[in-house]
Amino acid sequence: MPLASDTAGAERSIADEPLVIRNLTVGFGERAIQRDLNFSIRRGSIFAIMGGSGCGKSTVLKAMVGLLRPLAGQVLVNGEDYWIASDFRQTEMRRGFGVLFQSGALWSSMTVADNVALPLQMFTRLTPPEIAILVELKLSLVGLSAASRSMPSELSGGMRKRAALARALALDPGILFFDEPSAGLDPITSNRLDELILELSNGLGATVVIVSHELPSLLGICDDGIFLDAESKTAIAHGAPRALRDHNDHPTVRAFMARGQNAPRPSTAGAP
Ligand SMILES: Nc1ncnc2c1ncn2[C@@H]1O[C@H](COP(=O)(O)OP(=O)(O)OP(=O)(O)O)[C@@H](O)[C@H]1O
Repeated sequence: MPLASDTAGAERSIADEPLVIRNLTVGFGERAIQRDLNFSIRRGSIFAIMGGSGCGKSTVLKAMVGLLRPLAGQVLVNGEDYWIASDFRQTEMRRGFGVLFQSGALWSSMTVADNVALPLQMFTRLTPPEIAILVELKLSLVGLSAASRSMPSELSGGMRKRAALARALALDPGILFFDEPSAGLDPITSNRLDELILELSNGLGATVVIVSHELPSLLGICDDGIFLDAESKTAIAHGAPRALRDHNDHPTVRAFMARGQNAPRPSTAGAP
């Protein structure tokens, strides 16, 4: 098996690391936002992209999912360099991604079920009855079977996120990307969404990449990660959020991890 990276001397294969980021610099025009990023994402892990507001987390995520061409460096998807691949190969690689952005935008004029069916209609040759079965399956995975005929405007914020998640899961992606999944949700609904992400990771074996500054989420579900710094415009720490909280001495990391340290994690009782 070819090597995807050589981290701390350990030989890891492409099968172990579906995403490898090498010397990645992202930005807009001449302006670099983050430079020289190097990290690998282990299969099945829940990987956090951390850092203060405006440090470039979403920009890095966009380069990883194929929405923003990097200024330099590589995004290796199962060993293949995404940004030099043909349009056909890029489309194929993106089919392996499930992406849930902050807005979780659903088509407002379509029912929840039709929103989830859309990627299946666009990217597969499945028949309508087959698609209906899969849509039901995806909605039941996120606990939304009862809302399949609802319009997005009839759903709560948490339900809309779950519907968008069902749509992101439609094509059975191997890698799920979340940009601030908890944005706009109350702490209990946010906690429920975290549990759902954990269940998906454990149950489906999906690799998950999360951009977030919600400490309870980061500490509760992520087992690896990277910490980006706005000032030095690069990564200043690597590791699980809990390990960074307990063992990292960089003042910026410490300040980030110390926020709300005494705040209890809410219970999920009464979750929607
Ligand atoms: N389309 C764009 N054109 C130019 N600059 C942009 C664009 N999008 C973002 N930026 C700038 O890039 C920087 C990083 O933004 P980004 O949204 O990636 O940060 P972030 O860490 O995700 O922030 P937050 O946590 O507040 O969402 C910011 O200075 C932002 O103004």
